[in-house]
Amino acid sequence: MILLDGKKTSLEIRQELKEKIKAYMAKGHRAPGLAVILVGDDPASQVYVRNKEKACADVGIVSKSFRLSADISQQELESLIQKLNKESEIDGILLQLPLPKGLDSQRCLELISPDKDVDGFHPQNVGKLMLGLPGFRSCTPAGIMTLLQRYNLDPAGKKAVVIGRSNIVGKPLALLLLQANATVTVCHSRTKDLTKEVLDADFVFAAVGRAKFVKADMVKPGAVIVDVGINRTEQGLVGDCDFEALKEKALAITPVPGGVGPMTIAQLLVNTFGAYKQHLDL
Ligand SMILES: Nc1nc(=O)c2c([nH]1)NC[C@@H]1CN(c3ccc(C(=O)N[C@@H](CCC(=O)O)C(=O)O)cc3)C=[N+]21
Repeated sequence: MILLDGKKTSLEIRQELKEKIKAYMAKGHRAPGLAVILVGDDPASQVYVRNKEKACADVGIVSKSFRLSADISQQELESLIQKLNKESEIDGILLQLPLPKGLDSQRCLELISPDKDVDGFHPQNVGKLMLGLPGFRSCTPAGIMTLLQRYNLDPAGKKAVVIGRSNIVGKPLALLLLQANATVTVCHSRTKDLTKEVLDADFVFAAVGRAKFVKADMVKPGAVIVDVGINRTEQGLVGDCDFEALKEKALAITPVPGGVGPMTIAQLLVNTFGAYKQHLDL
């Protein structure tokens, strides 16, 4: 079994990025800048935001964090986004999701200038993904594709099953897999015979949000398994796949933690550097 080590791969990507940013700075350019907006005090979101800040500092991206109280008004949040859209040293804006109740996240995401939308959530970037045009790709799906590439696991011509159809993971991942020439099936809560679909797959992507949902008897021996789940249970952090049982059967599998999560953060840095290069060229 090949362990798809997202931690190690993300550190390699970060190292490469660090060198590239250093080279830009040596030419006298400013540092790349990322604004991170966190509303409320969800503990998981706080961990993610702290990890993102650390990762930025490590590669030489200046991160500016805005921690806002959960009772902030829609208007105040929108004003902050509009202000950040205009700031020339801010290349990327990340609005940590989910937002507390009462705030309209879709409206906020649509307000972020598409050239600063390093999360790839703006309808313009989603549309570009759909059309196969260059644009920001959402971080988790893009990070997964990079991880597969680095292990020379090419889904072209293979059957890929994505379990989950969210706008931030399932749907964009299905599009990236299609672009990579996989034969893609998207499964969800209304899928009639999930086991039948998954048993057929050469590549399985689990983004369901339920601990150990994918069991060993659901997958074909020799399948590649990518676990996008992060479930906090009494046994600690657990993915959507039953790793212990699946590792015997899989050709390759991602661990949780240390798999897709760190790749998501690495992709955010890559996207921010991409925004930075575009902004310098303008
Ligand atoms: N606007 C926005 N963009 C996001 O990219 C975004 C978001 N909102 N909201 C929440 C999800 C989740 N997400 C993760 C990032 C890193 C890890 C990560 O580093 N995980 C570590 C473990 C960290 C831990 O201990 O919890 C690992 O898997 O090894 C996990 C999850 C980004 N998200």
